Amino acid sequence: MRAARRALDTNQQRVTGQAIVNRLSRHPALCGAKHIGLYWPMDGEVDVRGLVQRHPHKRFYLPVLPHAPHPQLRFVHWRGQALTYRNRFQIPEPVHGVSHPPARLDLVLMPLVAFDPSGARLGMGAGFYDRTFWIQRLLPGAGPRLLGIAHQLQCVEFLPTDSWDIPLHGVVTEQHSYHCR
Ligand SMILES: Nc1nc2c(c(=O)[nH]1)N(C=O)[C@@H](CNc1ccc(C(=O)N[C@@H](CCC(=O)O)C(=O)O)cc1)CN2
Ligand SMILES: Nc1ncnc2c1ncn2[C@@H]1O[C@H](COP(=O)(O)OP(=O)(O)OP(=O)(O)O)[C@@H](O)[C@H]1O
Repeated sequence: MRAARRALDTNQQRVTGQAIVNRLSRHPALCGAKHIGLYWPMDGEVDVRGLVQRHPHKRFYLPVLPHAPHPQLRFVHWRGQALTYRNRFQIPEPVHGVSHPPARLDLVLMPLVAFDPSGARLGMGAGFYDRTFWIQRLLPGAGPRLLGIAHQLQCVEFLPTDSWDIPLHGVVTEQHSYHCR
């Protein structure tokens, strides 16, 4: 899946990113949200950073990697500006900026490697998002709505899950909006 999404050319990437930004802009989960977790795309992930210019009255946050002993991602306010600092995976992070408690975000747009229509998510394998939103396993209604963002080619029929995997509420691709729970 990672090779397949990396193989998409710049134009396909741009068209998909714009289609998903348009789809999201009409999505009830985004319309009702003020504080939104975003991500800086890498490795062929869909680029939905255009949302920041499109929705100037909403607040967007980027994930910042935790340092031991903290297990959770931090979400730091980002206004769409260029960033110079890169983390150990070479992903840009806003170093100055206010963080927002993850549980109090309204919506988190989550990168993923593969998903299935029931809302199972395969990530990069570090468990960052699962550890950050683990409370949803105990209290399924708690915390932000979690929406996966993906190319349609990342959809598989069935993904096996582990006990710690947090299911997605939905997934948005350039072709569909999946409602999962
Ligand atoms: N854009 C984006 N940001 C994100 C994530 C993500 O999946 N996408 N994450 C989601 O959790 C967190 C970062 N997690 C990551 C986990 C592994 C690798 C990675 O590149 N792993 C390499 C091995 C690198 C190494 O060991 O040094 C690999 O698998 O090839 C990158 C990000 C937070 N930010
Ligand atoms: N709530 C948790 N508490 C402690 N460890 C956890 C928790 N959730 C996940 N982990 C650990 O994280 C590891 C990676 O999880 P997994 O393979 O599901 O990551 P992923 O969802 O693909 O990655 P990511 O969210 O970083 O993209 C697991 O081996 C598990 O031990």
